Amino acid sequence: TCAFAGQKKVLAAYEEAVKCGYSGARAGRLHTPHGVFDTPMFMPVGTQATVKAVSPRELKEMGAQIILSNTYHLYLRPGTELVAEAGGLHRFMDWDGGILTDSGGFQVFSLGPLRKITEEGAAFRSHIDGSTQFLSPEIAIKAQMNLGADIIMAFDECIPYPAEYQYAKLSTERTTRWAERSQKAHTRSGQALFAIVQGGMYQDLRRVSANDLVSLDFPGYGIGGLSVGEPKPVMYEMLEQTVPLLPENKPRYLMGVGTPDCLVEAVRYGIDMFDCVFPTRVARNGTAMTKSGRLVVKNAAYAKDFLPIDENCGCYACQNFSRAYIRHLLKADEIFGLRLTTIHNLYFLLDFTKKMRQAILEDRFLSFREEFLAQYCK
Ligand SMILES: O=c1nc[nH]c2cc3[nH]c(NCCN4CCCCC4)nc3cc12
Ligand SMILES: [Zn+2]
Repeated sequence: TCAFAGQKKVLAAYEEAVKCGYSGARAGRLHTPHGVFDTPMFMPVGTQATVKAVSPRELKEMGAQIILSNTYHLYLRPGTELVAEAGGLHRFMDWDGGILTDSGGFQVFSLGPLRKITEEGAAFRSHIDGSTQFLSPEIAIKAQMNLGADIIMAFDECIPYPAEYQYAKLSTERTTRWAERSQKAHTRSGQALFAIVQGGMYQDLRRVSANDLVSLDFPGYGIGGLSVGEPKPVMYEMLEQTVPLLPENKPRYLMGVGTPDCLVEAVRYGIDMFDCVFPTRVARNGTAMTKSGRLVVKNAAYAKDFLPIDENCGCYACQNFSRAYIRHLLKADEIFGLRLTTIHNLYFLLDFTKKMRQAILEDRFLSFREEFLAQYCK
């Protein structure tokens, strides 16, 4: 099962902080069949059963606990039955930590040329071979049971941004019906099914979605329909409306987020889990993440810079290589260059969530957040 032994440190100034919209960061422990994991946590994204450019051994070494994979991609290629025959996703990709699979809702709407959505599900064309495909709650849950992740997601519709109120309302109500169908189709014990809160950017729809899904009693809750192009203050406002309605003793997972400034704000509202392709994606075009912002190590400025990306970073790249060397590799299109920037960016985010956890446990999260935002956004 996926018990969440939450442990909320009551901050000394907690009551005061709540008045100014501070809803309570918390340091928790997430229990899964593949181990007990610390939150807040960042989950590296391994869309096609690999976190691009790094090995499972390197992921373990840098402190990754749970990684993400996508049902949409693995369903289209190589097929989720094939992964089941291989012994499941953990065996297939040789990862013995936690795995969470997204249900495919978001990918259908953001990847495949969408044909149409009905009460039954979503018909679409595969972005791989153009074939006509169909996903429904039942199909998505069966696919995720085949993959065998520790945490799976209900099949939902990620409402595009912006969206008319009426569309957001009808879609959110359908996502709640799909969550119920996902629950009925989920028959694999030991595997946790999380629901996904929708509601577009409408406060009342967010509250209705959260309350309806909480009544259906899931072991954890994703917050979806965000990080879809809306301004950050709007995202934070939706968090403020949604998170307090979710049970304190269950994990909250903000899907598709994100950059360090978003992570520290979301933790402030009580989010526990994050995933984002950002660190691995920008790494592949030579951008490194640091506590002062982004460093485009490919720039000519670093041609003779023999310091590491970040001299206070404990990652394999920063412990052994200079900016000049990594820039040389990237300019020469050497695969090792992408590997080093990816290793650094993943380590940076994993370490950042570890630092937030420590700050929460030591009752100094608010000052940690202030100091970080002052430096990061400068
Ligand atoms: O509503 C969702 N349901 C299921 N999965 C999701 C995944 C999501 N991922 C995002 N945002 C990802 C944004 N990301 C930022 C870095 C560049 C590529 C896009 N929103 C999401 C909402 C959902
Ligand atoms: Zn580093």
